[in-house]
Amino acid sequence: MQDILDLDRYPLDRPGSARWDALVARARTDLARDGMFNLEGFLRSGARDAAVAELAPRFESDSFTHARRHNIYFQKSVPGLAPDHPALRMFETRNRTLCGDQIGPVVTRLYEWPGFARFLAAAMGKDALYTMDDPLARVNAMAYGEGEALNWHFDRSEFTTTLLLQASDAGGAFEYRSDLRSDTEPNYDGVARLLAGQDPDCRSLALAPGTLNVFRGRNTAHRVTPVRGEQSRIIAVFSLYERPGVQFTEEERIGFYGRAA
Ligand SMILES: O=C(O)CCC(=O)C(=O)O
Ligand SMILES: [Fe+2]
Repeated sequence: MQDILDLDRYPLDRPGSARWDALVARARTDLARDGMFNLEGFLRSGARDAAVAELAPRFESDSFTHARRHNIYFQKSVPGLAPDHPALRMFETRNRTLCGDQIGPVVTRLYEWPGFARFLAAAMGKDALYTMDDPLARVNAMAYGEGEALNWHFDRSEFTTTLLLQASDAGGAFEYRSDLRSDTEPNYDGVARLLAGQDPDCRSLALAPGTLNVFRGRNTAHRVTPVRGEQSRIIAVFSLYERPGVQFTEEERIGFYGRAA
């Protein structure tokens, strides 16, 4: 993996070594403080260029355009919440997705490398993490062109792992508010405050290409602001679970990707 990852800086290939332990400890400290950690320069620049070259033409010809109006929950209604509650404010999202069966060898090699899952599990305080068996959902790439965005949402999974492959010229910022809710407290008024642009704890992150970003997406509200300019923002999104063999249902695949197989 040395050819694609900077393992001198981030020794994911040496689990149990003092430097590996120190990296895990740093990730955990950052997660506890910010709800996220970043490894800048994780993917080498040559591998980044190769990954973009693999993906860019397929975004033009084969990608699924995800375009919809939605609320932060991606749900039509929320039990116990009035339809006009400001936490249910509607937003527009539009971007393009490539699925696991359309993604080239650079990104796929990283996803399937056991050292990656092992490090993420240790950082997240899990015994182990496993890649998905779902050929579409396991790893995705998303492109955001001029005017495209991913609006406010919470993720379904506890945490989300992304790798920025290409930054946009302008816009395309990752904005987030960690710990906005918990698994037991939905904090609808806090959600409404954030959506009204009145949450002082909302942060903006300008990711550099090659950065691995891991955040607690289930309870961190987040969005990608509209991209401006010629160059698309391209990001890979990896899905790992605490049990092996996870797959989406056919209905979920159609909802997310417009196809079941
Ligand atoms: O593009 C990003 O940085 C975030 C992606 C994201 O939030 C998601 O895939 O759920
Ligand atoms: Fe997300």
